[in-house]
Amino acid sequence: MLTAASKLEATTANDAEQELTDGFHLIIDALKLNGLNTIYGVPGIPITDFGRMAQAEGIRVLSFRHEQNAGYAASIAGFLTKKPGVCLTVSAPGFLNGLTALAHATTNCFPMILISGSSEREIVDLQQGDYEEMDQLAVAKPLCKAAFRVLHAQDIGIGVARAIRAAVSGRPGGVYLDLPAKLFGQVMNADAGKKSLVKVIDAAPAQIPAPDSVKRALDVLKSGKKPLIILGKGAAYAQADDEIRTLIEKSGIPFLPMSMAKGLLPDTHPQCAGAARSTVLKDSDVVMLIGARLNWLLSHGKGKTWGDAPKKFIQIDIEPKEMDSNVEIVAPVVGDIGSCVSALVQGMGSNWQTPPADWIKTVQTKRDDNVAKMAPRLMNNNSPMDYHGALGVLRTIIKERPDAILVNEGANTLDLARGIIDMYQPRKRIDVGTWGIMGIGMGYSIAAAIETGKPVLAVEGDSAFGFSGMEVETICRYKLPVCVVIFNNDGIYRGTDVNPSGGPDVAPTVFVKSARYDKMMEAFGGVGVNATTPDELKRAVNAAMDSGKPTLINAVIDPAAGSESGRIGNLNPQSVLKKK
Ligand SMILES: CC(C)(COP(=O)(O)OP(=O)(O)OC[C@H]1O[C@@H](n2cnc3c(N)ncnc32)[C@H](O)[C@@H]1OP(=O)(O)O)[C@@H](O)C(=O)NCCC(=O)NCCSC=O
Repeated sequence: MLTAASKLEATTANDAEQELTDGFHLIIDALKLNGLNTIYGVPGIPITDFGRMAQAEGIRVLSFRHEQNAGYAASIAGFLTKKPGVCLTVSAPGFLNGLTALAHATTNCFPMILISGSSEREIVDLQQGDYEEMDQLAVAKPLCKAAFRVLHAQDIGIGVARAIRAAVSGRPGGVYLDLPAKLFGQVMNADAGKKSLVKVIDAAPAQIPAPDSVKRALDVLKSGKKPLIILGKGAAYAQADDEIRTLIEKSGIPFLPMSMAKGLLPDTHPQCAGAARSTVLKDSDVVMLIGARLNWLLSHGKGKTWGDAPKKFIQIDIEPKEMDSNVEIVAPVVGDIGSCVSALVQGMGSNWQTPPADWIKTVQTKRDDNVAKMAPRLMNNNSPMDYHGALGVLRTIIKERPDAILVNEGANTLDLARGIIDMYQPRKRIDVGTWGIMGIGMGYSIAAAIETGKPVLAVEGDSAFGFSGMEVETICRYKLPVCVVIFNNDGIYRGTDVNPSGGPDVAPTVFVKSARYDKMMEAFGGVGVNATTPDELKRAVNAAMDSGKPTLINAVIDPAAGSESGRIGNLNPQSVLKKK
């Protein structure tokens, strides 16, 4: 009979004979096997060692100062690459910090996987007060596209595969992967471990549209006397740039790019109707949406913005449930955008009739008028600067460096930069997206630099920057070619509001006067510049883009410049105050 001691010896001798692996390495191997070679995260219990081991095994592990920024980085990495961006966080509070970004990824249809360490199931389920105890899977579920928990090392391969497929197939989105602390240390035979890994084949299969739906769409498009094509960020995500360009040019139809679709075709393209937005929305009779949703950004497809003339909508989307979400879609085309657009181009044949000349003329005239009206305002050299003077400079810089990535957030800084700065290449403008979220700035900048290797220009309102400002240390630590320009007008919307009560506190929209954000960058070894005129701004941005050194430019904007973010209508509380 074996004693307990001899049993242990036998086990140990047996283990010594076979090669072992553990949860840590199986997760790393599963990610690498599927080409996920970058992790954005914040170290801590229980994932610190995992981060170290992942780095040792050749994964690029980028540590942030706050999980939300790491999450935004992962989300935009997903948008830029069509592979899930991976964010790694600790349990409960770290997980919750990352969750905003996961929900943001889901809302914006970006593929992302949030991997969080979690505490022991047995203790969590009995609510016995474990370290950072939380039922994270339950919390994540309503905020993402799919959520999985892996309890056993032999299931890691399947767990990671399911997460990848869920993130990128169909309409992409955020996926939560819960990894309890105990899993990391689970040991298993290395051979069996290797065999348990799954390389995901064809993670986002093409979804070919039904031929009938393509024909129906073309018939409706043909019937339009004033047709319009709207490109959304889904079209940019699809990386079907050549097909989309062919469709637009062959059709001769004016196109309106939504914010992150700018540059799919250059904003200076003769068919671009970006500068005639109101006219084309109001007066068009047939509208084809490509990877764009009829949400608040398009006034839900109805009301004053869309005028009185009856409209017919054609919609191309990978998600069938998107159809008729706000108004009737007379020609739904369901499939992936690349396949749908190719099918449409094919169906157009060789003798497609371009739209009536008077419609083209109307759009062009409105566009040229708006551009001409704007032009002189962009040339001023005022000090302190106004938005137009400062943005005029940045517009020229992007024209000269069209492959730079533009990150943009703020209120006025966002609304005005979107219109003023023309984009020339696809996926070069990344911004606040569907939620109009503030705080994406530094996370997006870091991921854009890492994923594309291109220089990044982040144009930030002073308020928006505050949400992720500490990440300038991350930018310096990794020596990233990021130039941050802060439009500093001392407050939210502007810096001149007063406390209506006469009390000692400043108004809720007002920040410290004449703050020097540039000093923050200097604190970490980057370049800081205080720019008070458009000429100074131009010199500083060009120097940053030439050198590739982390740079922060405090662009001093007149505190009285800027207006309430009227573009989001009655959501603005001050407009209510004024009405009283
Ligand atoms: C809902 C919107 C898509 C629509 O805004 P609009 O003001 O209706 O349209 P915009 O495209 O911004 O264009 C405004 C006007 O400028 C014109 N326009 C556009 N581009 C140009 C250029 N290059 N030159 C001249 N004029 C231009 C355009 O035709 C419109 O004029 P007309 O055609 O003459 O009308 C946008 O506001 C948006 O994306 N908002 C999101 C804001 C957000 O997320 N905020 C975060 C919250 S801020 C935190 O507080």
